[in-house]
Amino acid sequence: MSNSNTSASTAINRLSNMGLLNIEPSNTAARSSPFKVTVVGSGNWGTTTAKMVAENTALYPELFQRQVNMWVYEEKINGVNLTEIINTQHENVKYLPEIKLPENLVAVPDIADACKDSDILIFNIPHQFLPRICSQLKGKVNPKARALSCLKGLNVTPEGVFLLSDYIEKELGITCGALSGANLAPEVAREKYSETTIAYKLPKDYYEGDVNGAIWKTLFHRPYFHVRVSSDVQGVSLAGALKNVIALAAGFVEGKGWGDNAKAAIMRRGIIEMIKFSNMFFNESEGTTFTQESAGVADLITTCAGGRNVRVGAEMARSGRTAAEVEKELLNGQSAQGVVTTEEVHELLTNKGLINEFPLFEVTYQIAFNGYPIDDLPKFFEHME
Ligand SMILES: NC(=O)C1=CN([C@@H]2O[C@H](COP(=O)(O)OP(=O)(O)OC[C@H]3O[C@@H](n4cnc5c(N)ncnc54)[C@H](O)[C@@H]3O)[C@@H](O)[C@H]2O)C=CC1
Ligand SMILES: O=C(CO)COP(=O)(O)O
Repeated sequence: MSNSNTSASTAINRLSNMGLLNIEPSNTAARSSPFKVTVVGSGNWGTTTAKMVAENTALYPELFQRQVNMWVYEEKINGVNLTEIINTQHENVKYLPEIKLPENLVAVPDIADACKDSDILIFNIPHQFLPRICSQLKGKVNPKARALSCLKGLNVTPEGVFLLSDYIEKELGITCGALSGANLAPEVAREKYSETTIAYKLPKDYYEGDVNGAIWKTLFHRPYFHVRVSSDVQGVSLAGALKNVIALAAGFVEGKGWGDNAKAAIMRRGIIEMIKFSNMFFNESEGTTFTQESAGVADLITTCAGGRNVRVGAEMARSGRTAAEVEKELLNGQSAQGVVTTEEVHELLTNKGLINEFPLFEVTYQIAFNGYPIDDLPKFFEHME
């Protein structure tokens, strides 16, 4: 066993002894070289996760290469490339302003260069861009790389509904888990305490020294960002995607000034529909993920309180403007994923003839896309029951 292998084991054991791992330490002894890590995406959450990961790669040189690449969809800010600004000022002035980024986090504009030879790929972009990104990466990633999707969204096709992590697996031929939790990026970036859930299943070709739950936890866990590891990739992914639809609806009632009882009613109905949807379409998802994990009810609560989706919904209700108009005005290039997911869920439920089974998902779609009056929302529920 080499020295670096010994220290890799030691690092994991140290975390475990400190109570920072809620899973068995294992599997670092056989690794011959540290993992190279790339984050694909540099938005509000993409940059925040890259910051945390870079903080940890600097802490655990036995396990991870110090430099973390962050792929940036290049754009000009006052005539200067965003990548250049990030690499010189160590700040993502557009998507995560006023947050100092670690110097070992390097912005890379070419996606294939950013991912070349990486052992660990962390996907973190608005989900509508995933097909294009995967097509750019096809055949260009390390076939032994392991991936994690931090995206919150679904892949709906005429054939049905699929997880984004499954899409990444299928398109790139690499195993992919999911990270999701009550994680408003502006709070996490300011190192305010929160929890998250990482779901990962060991692949069939798992080998000694491979990425596992302990490695994911070591890569993400910070004193202010506590990771719980799970194997429920379906539940974690679905909870993250569907709560964005509920948050949009919560925004509608907030914008109408109906108060906290109305918002609580939306959230109660919301979690029921989220679980029902998951049971109907993904039979391996676990109910406890929705009730006990950060990815479940905790994320629903935080997003309905202070996320972008609730803000967009509220402003739509106040101004009568469309989601696209409000998003453009409020979010400065960021994405309210609930708008896209609402439409995708409606498309799926229409195809399957199941609209009546999900009154909250459906009324959210009708308000957002068809001008259904928010004032009639209670009536809609009575009519659908
Ligand atoms: N922001 C947050 O608080 C959280 C977000 N998430 C999820 O993380 C995922 C990523 O969200 P954010 O990082 O916040 O992104 P964001 O909402 O800040 O989106 C902006 C990003 O999209 C990129 N972009 C714009 N046009 C593009 C194109 N044509 N192709 C590729 N990229 C393009 C921009 O360069 C920028 O990096 C989403 O699924 C979101 O739901 C999850 C937890 C927290
Ligand atoms: O997913 C999130 C918090 O966990 C962020 O929600 P918003 O996209 O609504 O800001």
